[in-house]
Amino acid sequence: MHVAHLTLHDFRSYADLDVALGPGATAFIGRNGQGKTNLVEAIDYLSRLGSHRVSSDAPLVRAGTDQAIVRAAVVKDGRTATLEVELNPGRSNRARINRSPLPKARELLGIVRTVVFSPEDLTLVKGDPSDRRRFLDDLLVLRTPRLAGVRSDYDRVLKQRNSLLKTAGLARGSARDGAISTLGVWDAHLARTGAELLEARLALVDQLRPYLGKAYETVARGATRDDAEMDYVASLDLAGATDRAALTDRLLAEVEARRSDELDRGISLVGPHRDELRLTLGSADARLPVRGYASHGESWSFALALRLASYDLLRADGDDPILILDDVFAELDTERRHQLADLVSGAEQVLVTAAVAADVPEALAGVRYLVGGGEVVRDD
Ligand SMILES: Nc1ncnc2c1ncn2[C@@H]1O[C@H](COP(=O)(O)OP(=O)(O)OP(=O)(O)O)[C@@H](O)[C@H]1O
Repeated sequence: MHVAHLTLHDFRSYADLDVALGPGATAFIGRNGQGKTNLVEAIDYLSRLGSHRVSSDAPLVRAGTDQAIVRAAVVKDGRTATLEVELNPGRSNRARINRSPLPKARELLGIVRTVVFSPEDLTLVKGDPSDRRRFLDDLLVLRTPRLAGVRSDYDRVLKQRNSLLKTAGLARGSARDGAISTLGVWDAHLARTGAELLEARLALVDQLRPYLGKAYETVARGATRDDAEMDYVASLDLAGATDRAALTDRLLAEVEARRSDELDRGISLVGPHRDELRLTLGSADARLPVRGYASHGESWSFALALRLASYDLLRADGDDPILILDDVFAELDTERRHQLADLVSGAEQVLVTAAVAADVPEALAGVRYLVGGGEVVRDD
């Protein structure tokens, strides 16, 4: 798949922008703060209806305006569709395909698939467990857009349940009994939506694992494919359960077992919101967590390997995702720059941003645009 044309209106620093793009490699070159990332962020937005840099839409709308528009002509299997999303912070976003409005913007998910490599990726390995959970869930939604609904249902249930736990924990007598009996309904919702998310995450980690080993071997000097490992560590003993029905039962049983703890603390202690994707490095007899132990270079290699593994998995699904390499080459030494460039140069579309042209490896020297002063000009 590739984006053939991108139009922005009041998105980030761009009042109006029109850029023609093509398959192969395209590099956006410009000094810091000129709007290179803003441009690729807009394409990524079409893929996930979110940004890899911020968690809300407000910063994506040009300061002083209240609506942004991202429109792209997307070519997939030789057919072109025009996708458009209208960002309305504080109100519902709207989406259109070939000018026809979609009932919900969320229905746009899954059409454009991107994999973004960026300096922020270091948080995948060094950040909190929530960063790794988000990594898994974003990939899940790219592959199975329906799971966006499951994830937001789960978040909603969690919020309601937490507020009920707080109320029940503070109440006494019949008020407490009443709150606890209502809790039963939310336990069931939590177990049902939680199990669906958990089932999908467990399957994803199993599918991703072989790609991770291979990717780490490629990006880390002297590594073998057994060095990098990932394991899903649930907040409860799953007792070998992997399917939804068994996971629902496990979640319900654990929620009951921890009832008094939850009431004391006023929060939900069991469920996929407490799980961790454990990343480790080393040989079978000496395995260490990446977080807190790995060197800077190893951490970077691991983060790159996670992205490459996602790319390979999406590719194995049968559709070549758009690759976005945002400011990553400046972080890598020459050998790894070339390695990464060689690995991705066969992708249908690779979009690269860099402050200086010399940072872009030869293998990705395709079309070049200069970004500066609010303009994006082709450099022929
Ligand atoms: N909502 C917004 N409204 C107006 N300007 C914005 C908005 N969001 C970001 N900007 C501006 O966009 C610029 C940042 O652009 P961007 O992040 O694309 O830079 P870049 O070219 O990728 O730079 P670097 O090489 O440093 O990563 C900043 O000058 C910032 O002030």
